[in-house]
Amino acid sequence: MSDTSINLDELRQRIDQLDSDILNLISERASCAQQVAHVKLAEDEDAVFYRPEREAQVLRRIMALNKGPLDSEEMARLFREIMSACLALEQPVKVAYLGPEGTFTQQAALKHFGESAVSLPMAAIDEVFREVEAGAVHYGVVPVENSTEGVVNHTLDTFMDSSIKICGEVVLRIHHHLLVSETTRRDKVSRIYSHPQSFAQCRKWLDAHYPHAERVPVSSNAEAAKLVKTEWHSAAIAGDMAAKLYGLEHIAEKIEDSPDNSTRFLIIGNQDVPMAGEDKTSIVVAMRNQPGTLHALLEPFHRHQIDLTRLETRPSRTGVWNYVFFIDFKGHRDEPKVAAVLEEVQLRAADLRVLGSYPIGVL
Ligand SMILES: C=C(O[C@@H]1C=C(C(=O)O)C=C[C@H]1O)C(=O)O
Repeated sequence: MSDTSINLDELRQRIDQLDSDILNLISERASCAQQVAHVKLAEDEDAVFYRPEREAQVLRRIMALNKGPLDSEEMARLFREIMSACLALEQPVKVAYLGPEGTFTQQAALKHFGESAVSLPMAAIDEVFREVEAGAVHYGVVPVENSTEGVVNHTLDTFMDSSIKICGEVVLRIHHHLLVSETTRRDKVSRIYSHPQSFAQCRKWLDAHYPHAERVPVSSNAEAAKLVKTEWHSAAIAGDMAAKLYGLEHIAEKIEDSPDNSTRFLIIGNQDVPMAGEDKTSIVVAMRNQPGTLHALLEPFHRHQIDLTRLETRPSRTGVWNYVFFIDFKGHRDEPKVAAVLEEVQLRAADLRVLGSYPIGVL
């Protein structure tokens, strides 16, 4: 008993000493980041302090150096918050996201920029684009594809009418819960609210557990969570943020049908991002409707051994070209082999626009 208490005291003294060291080191790091901001300002009075490629490099380096016992993702998450706080000293990043508050898109925004970012909910995807275009915020966050449900067409379509750039990506594991308020009669749930995508992602579970409950689609999971606050016979399917925001209780957790259900979000902005080392490029290409079109488009990627990560076809909205392809691939537009492919595709296409080269999501 006494042995353990001596050890405990010693260990706590050691922890106190380490905490003081960590505190001093974080403060020193924050001063360095402040100096970086002054250097940037001296070079350009409209300087953007946030640097996506540098942040990706910092996080990747930390993950590579980490020897445990904390796992590398956990360690990167801590450094994510340190960077976010350092940056906020000079200028908190302002981020518009597809709202309302409590959506997975807000969770994605905070995962990417850290909790010191100022996040502003928008009512629709095109409003997020407009806020960024107008310079009212630094960046926007919009969902683009889900591993179960596929592409968010509205986001892709909005790119066709916009000059906005992709500056980053973030992937979020999506866990859905069945939530009720404290006044809900749990045995009398006859109505369930959620976003159509979430219903689709939990369909088998709902068929097995609530085959007779009415499924009411609403504009977001957070909206669903808000509605059940006042209805004693209703439940909502939503994530942790919405549950916390509206003080709801869990009837069942992680009810998504696919265990690795995840959604990819894009960070949009007005900035061309330099190479980080592990990058992706997104392009949109319009092709004429001729035999062999798809082969002509993809052949240069194959020849230069560039890894395609996504290919989506959307109907063209101008009616002039029949196909519009959204293509994501590994590499940065400043790399010679990527530049060569882009040049070749340009010659074969009716129109080509590079939406952006950006660091592959780290966290
Ligand atoms: C300090 C810098 O500015 C910002 C803060 C960073 C940090 O705290 O490490 C990294 C990139 C920028 O978002 C920098 O560009 O190095």
